[in-house]
Amino acid sequence: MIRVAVVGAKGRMGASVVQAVNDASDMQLSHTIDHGQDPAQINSGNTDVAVEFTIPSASLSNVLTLVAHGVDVVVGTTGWDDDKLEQVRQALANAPRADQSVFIAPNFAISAVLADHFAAQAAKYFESVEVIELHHPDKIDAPSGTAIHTAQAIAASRREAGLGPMPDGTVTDGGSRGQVVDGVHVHAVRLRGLNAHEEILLGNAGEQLVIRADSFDRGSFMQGVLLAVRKLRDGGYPGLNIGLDTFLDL
Ligand SMILES: NC(=O)c1ccc[n+]([C@@H]2O[C@H](COP(=O)([O-])OP(=O)(O)OC[C@H]3O[C@@H](n4cnc5c(N)ncnc54)[C@H](O)[C@@H]3O)[C@@H](O)[C@H]2O)c1
Ligand SMILES: O=C(O)C1=N[C@H](C(=O)O)CCC1
Repeated sequence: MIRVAVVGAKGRMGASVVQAVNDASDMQLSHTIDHGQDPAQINSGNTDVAVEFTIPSASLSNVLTLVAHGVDVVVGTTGWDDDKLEQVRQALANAPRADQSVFIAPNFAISAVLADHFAAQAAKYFESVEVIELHHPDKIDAPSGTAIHTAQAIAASRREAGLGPMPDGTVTDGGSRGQVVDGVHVHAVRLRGLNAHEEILLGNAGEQLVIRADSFDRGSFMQGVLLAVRKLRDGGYPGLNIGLDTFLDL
């Protein structure tokens, strides 16, 4: 049995993970903790893998504590930047176990992972690319971690293909052109009734390609979360790995 702890267990995602772990025949819940409880109670003596879904301002500290206590960590919380990722790499370099793993995914839904992958493939064939992400209005961060990841992948693909900046004659902008991530405009919609959705619009003169991924409920993320838990428990992914595509043959 894989002993799994859930950090952020009272949240929307954490509660879904608790249920998914309880439903999995090869896993047992070791700990569930939330705000105000010490993550240091989770350690290699009682837990194999911790799953962390909290808030961007708390996630790094939780992950560093878990790594220091010898636990592999699957992270779904957003808000990671290069500086935070480097702190995780440093912690792993000094971790109690030599082969310890942290796995971070901005999105565990296969539809979103594939949309991201296809967008990066397509981006070099189009003059213009923009990203629209649409989420429930209780989400605290914008743009979404997924959209930032998608924009970065699009930008890398365009750079590799030697493409320059996209055409844009905008002279006045009161904010309606969205946030520019690595040269790619990202627009965020918050609407009651939505869950997690992303559209990538790619345009050339006279043609358009739209790639869209929809997560209608949080169950869509659970297969990816459990896959990551099993992969980390089996070993073979030491250090920091990012993105569910790590485990897929894309
Ligand atoms: N990777 C993915 O596939 C995916 C999918 C959905 C959401 N997310 C991300 O996961 C995160 C959580 O989303 P949510 O909708 O579950 O949010 P939520 O607000 O419903 O849940 C967050 C939980 O974390 C708890 N928390 C806050 N600080 C904490 C701390 N220091 N220690 C322990 N727990 C703490 C809160 O009390 C709350 O229960 C967000 O960053 C969101 O963007 C990622
Ligand atoms: O509901 C959320 O919050 C989500 N957050 C992630 C993101 O910011 O990309 C993944 C999708 C759902």
